[in-house]
Parts: sequence; C-alpha cells; structure tokens
Amino acid sequence: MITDLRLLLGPSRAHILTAYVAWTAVYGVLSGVAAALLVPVVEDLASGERDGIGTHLLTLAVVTLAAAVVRYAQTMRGSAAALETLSSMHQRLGDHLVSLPLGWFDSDRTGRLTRVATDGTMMITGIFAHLLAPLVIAVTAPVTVTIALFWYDWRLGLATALCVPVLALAFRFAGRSLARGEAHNHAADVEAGSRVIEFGRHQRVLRAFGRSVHGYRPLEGAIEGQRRTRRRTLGQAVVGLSMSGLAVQLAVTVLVLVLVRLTLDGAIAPAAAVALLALAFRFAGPLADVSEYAGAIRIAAADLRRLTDVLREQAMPEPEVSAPPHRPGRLELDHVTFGYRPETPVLRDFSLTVPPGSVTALVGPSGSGKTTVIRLVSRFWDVQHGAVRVGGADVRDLRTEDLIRQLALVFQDVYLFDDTLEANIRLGQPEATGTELAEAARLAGVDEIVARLPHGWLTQVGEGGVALSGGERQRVSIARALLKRAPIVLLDEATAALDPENERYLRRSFRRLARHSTVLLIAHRLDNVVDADQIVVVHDGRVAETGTHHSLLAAGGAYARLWHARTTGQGWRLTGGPAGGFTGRRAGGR
Ligand SMILES: Nc1ncnc2c1ncn2[C@@H]1O[C@H](COP(=O)(O)OP(=O)(O)OP(=O)(O)O)[C@@H](O)[C@H]1O
Repeated sequence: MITDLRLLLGPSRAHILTAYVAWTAVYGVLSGVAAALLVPVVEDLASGERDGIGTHLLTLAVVTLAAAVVRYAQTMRGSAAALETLSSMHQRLGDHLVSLPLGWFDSDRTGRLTRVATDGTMMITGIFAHLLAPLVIAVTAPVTVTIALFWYDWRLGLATALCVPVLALAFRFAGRSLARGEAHNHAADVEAGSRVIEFGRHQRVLRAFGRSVHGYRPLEGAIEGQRRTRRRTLGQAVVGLSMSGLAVQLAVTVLVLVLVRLTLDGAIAPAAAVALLALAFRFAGPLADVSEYAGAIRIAAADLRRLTDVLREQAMPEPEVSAPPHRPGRLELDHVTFGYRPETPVLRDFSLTVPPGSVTALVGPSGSGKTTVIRLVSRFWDVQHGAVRVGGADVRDLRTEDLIRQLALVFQDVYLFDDTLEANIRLGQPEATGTELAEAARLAGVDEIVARLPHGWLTQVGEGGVALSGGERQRVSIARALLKRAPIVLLDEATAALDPENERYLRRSFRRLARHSTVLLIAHRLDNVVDADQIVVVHDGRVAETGTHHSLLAAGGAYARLWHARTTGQGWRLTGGPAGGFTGRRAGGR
C-alpha cells in the first residue's frame, strides 16, 4: 500500500508520505513504551517504593506528553499527505494517460478507469483517515511491547514473539481470502456498472425496440451476477475475519497462561502480573484493530493497486528532443505493416508519399484500412514494421506536442467538450485573435450557428456537443482545423450524407485548408476526389492503385469501375475482388 501511495505521489513528493509514516511509527513506539512503563509503576506501588514511583511516574508523564505531541504532528502530516496525494493522483493520472497509446483505451479499460478515478478520492481519503495509521501502529506498538516483555522476563518475551508467526499466518490467510473475494466483487461491480452505463447511453435504440430494464438481458444478467458474487464472497470474508480475530484471542490466551505459570512459580510478583496482563492486551489491541479493518484495508489496497496499475502502463516512448522536421508539410508511409493485434495486420507493406501542399485522397472499401493510415500518421499507435514520417521526421523521433503541432485532424466522430462553442473552436489554437476566430467561423459556417444560438459564442454545447446537430458539430471541428493552420490536415470525411448547406461549407473550408496545407483526405464520396493531386485506392490494407482522377480512369482499373458504377446512378457497392480489384455492382444486381 505504501509503495502504491509513493507512486501516486511521485518521486518529488514521496517524502511527505515517508514523514507521515515515520511520525506514526514513532507514535506507535511511544504508546508501547507508555504501556510498558505501567509495570514498574505498579511494582513500586505494591512494594511501597516511594522514590522509584516518583521517577517512573515522571518518565510516564514525559512519554505520554511526547506521544500526544507526536500524535498531533502525525495527524497534521496525515492531512497534508492526504491532500497532496489527492491532487497528485489526478494530475499524474492525466499526465500519464496522454502518454499511453490510444489502443489502450478500449471500452473495458475506460470503464475501469472511470471507476478507479471516481472512487479514488474516497479511497485515498479513507486510507489516510482510518487505515494507514492503525496499520503502522499495529506493527510498531506490538514490537515495542514485545521488546519490553523480553526486557522484563525473557520467557514472556519469547512467548509473545512465538505468537507473531501464528498471527502473521492467520492475517495472511484472512487477507488472501478477502482479496480473492474483493477481486470477484470488483469484476462483478464493473460489469454491472458498465451495463447500466450502456443501458443509459443507448436508450434511443433500446426504446425503439421496446426494451425496459426487465427486458434487457445483459443488464439483468450483470445485476444477478453481482448479487450471486456478493453472497458467495461474503461467506469467504466472514471465515477470513473470524480466523484472524480468533488468532488474536489465541495469542492473548497464550500470554495469559504463560503469565499465570510464571506468577505461580514465583518468578513474577502478583502485582506486576496484573500490569503485565495489561501490557499483553496492549500487544493484542492494535492487532485486533487491524483484523477488524482487514476487509477495508484489502479493498482499499486493491483499489489503490488498480489506480497505480494505470501509472505502471507502458507509455509510448518519446525522445527527449524532437528531430527537426526538415521537409515541412511532407507526409510519408514507408513500407508500413501494422495490425491492432500484431498477428492480424491491417496494413501490409503500405507505402505512400504526400508531397507538401498537395491533396491526396484515400478511397477504398469499408474496413480496407484508410482510417488506420490517419491514426498512424497521428501516432495513435506505433507501426510494427516500416516508418511513418511527418515533415521528414519519423513520428517516433518527435515529441507528441511537436507532432500534433504539425497536424490538424478532422474526424467523422466529432467530439465536442462540455464547454462554450468558442472554447471548443479555440481548442485548435488557444491564443488565436478574435479576427482569426471570426474568419475560421465564417469559412466553416459556424457564424450562422453562433447567430442562431441564444448565447452566441458563449452557448454551452453540452457533453459531446449534444446541443448541436451532426452537421453542425462537423462544422465546428472544421473551424478548429482552420484556426490551427497546421502544415498538414488529416480529414476523415463524414460517411453520412450531409445536407446541402453543410456540404457547401465543407467544400469551402476544404478549399481554404488545401490552399495552406498538405491534405490527406479519406473520401467516401467520389465527387470530392476529382480535383485531388493524387488518389490512392486502398484495398485490404495495401495500395491497389495510385494516380489522378483522369489517369486512373484511363487505366480502367478498380477506381474506373468504381467511378462508372457511381456515375451510372444505379448505385454501387464495393466488393473485395482479387488483389486490388473492386467491382462496381448495381444495387440488387447479381
Ligand atoms: N481499434 C481497433 N481495434 C481492432 N481492430 C480495429 C480497430 N479499428 C479498426 N480495426 C479494424 O481494422 C480494419 C481497418 O479499419 P479502418 O477503420 O482503418 O478501415 P476504413 O477503411 O477506414 O473503414 P471505413 O471506411 O468503414 O471507415 C478493420 O478490419 C477494422 O475492423
């Protein structure tokens, strides 16, 4: 737990935790010493030793006072450490997430991440408020008491020391069974939580098909699974906790028996035996506390581990300093082979060069790998073979900020943040002037949206941009790209048909983007590729054909078939033929 907390704090702030643990340990030692000092006091009382009693009482008072001061310092440091850990947790998570490859963010991991990040605050507060101090004191106070017992009578000390492995075994057994149960509970909770989120998010589809909670099997199954798992793990937890509680009781019984034996043999005076009995309980007290908290400690430790596991994920390697982009605006994929799973390549020996200031269009059937090309250029993933170069530099030799500075991305699935319209566009260039912002908005047709909305630029667009239509969201995303004025623009054209107005804005913006930048465009409508400097036909992860609209038509290959099928107006569909071949088929034709 302490290792994970140190990782969460980071190397520069880890000393805050070390100081807190050290103060807690000192408090544990002092409380053990204070308990041990009762023995000579009781002995003095019984023997009527007036001089001794004064000295011992004074020592006891000093130790108790020191324990109180240390307790105060320890509590203050605990609050400071909790606050630091909380602020550091979100910061470090955020910093690390941006360095992870996008492949890491599958829906399963994102669901788990959401849970650990939201539960994290409660968990960290709980650890510092209730768990860490008892855990440290459960080590230092009993150790101090054991040393005191040794000092008083070695047989008593030996008996106490022999109890330690038994207790450790019992705690280990309890801890393991609790951890196992907790892992099952967590998996069941995540599954149920994900199903509830899915159920909420996709209400439109579910309602269209008349599904309520009761008719939605995945959610019902997950809730039932959660109930079954909880019932089963509760039984295991009770067994584990009873075992550790029993072990503590057993240790106390052993100590009492040894004490009685030594007293009966005359080795210990009866009055001292009473004080030593209290000391034996002081040995067992912190352990009993910890055994009581064992469930909470295990749960917190598991939550903490899940959180720090994210920080342990391998980040994308980045150079200290970026290689200089010696060919600005140039884009190149050099014999690239890549698969989301290395054993199933999506792009094979894929080569493509986009000269600076030119427009290249990627066309091809759905699933042929066009979007993957754009993702590799943006270094969302790293290639398995070959190289991707932006501005002449391998993307792996560029720091993320330097790579992203060269790119503007317009994706199909435009995501807008729950902020104002202006903030969403400024994302492309936060320091842009008002004039630049207005110009980008005018070209992309966002000014019309601004004029229509009640709060204009300051309208909140809602999470994901729900307050805007799909076409409007795309216009906002194009305005972002226009504002950024990056040397290279990557554009994934919307597959869904845009209405004529949105289409007009898209074309206008596109012409403006092409005037200043290199453009790599994924085209789903062939009208938009006629003027491209280069058309690359992608099929099954390979470059099937390359040329201009006219040269490809003259070649009479896959592109020409595609074009003719489209222009006959009878509909077409792409089917994978032999290497590089598509067939333009009439809809419904054989
Ligand atoms: N995140 C992912 N994990 C695993 N496989 C993926 C992932 N994204 C895409 N794929 C697979 O990679 C292949 C190429 O997908 P890609 O999105 O690049 O095709 P595309 O040509 O852009 O298709 P479309 O025109 O439909 O957008 C497909 O088989 C797809 O299922």
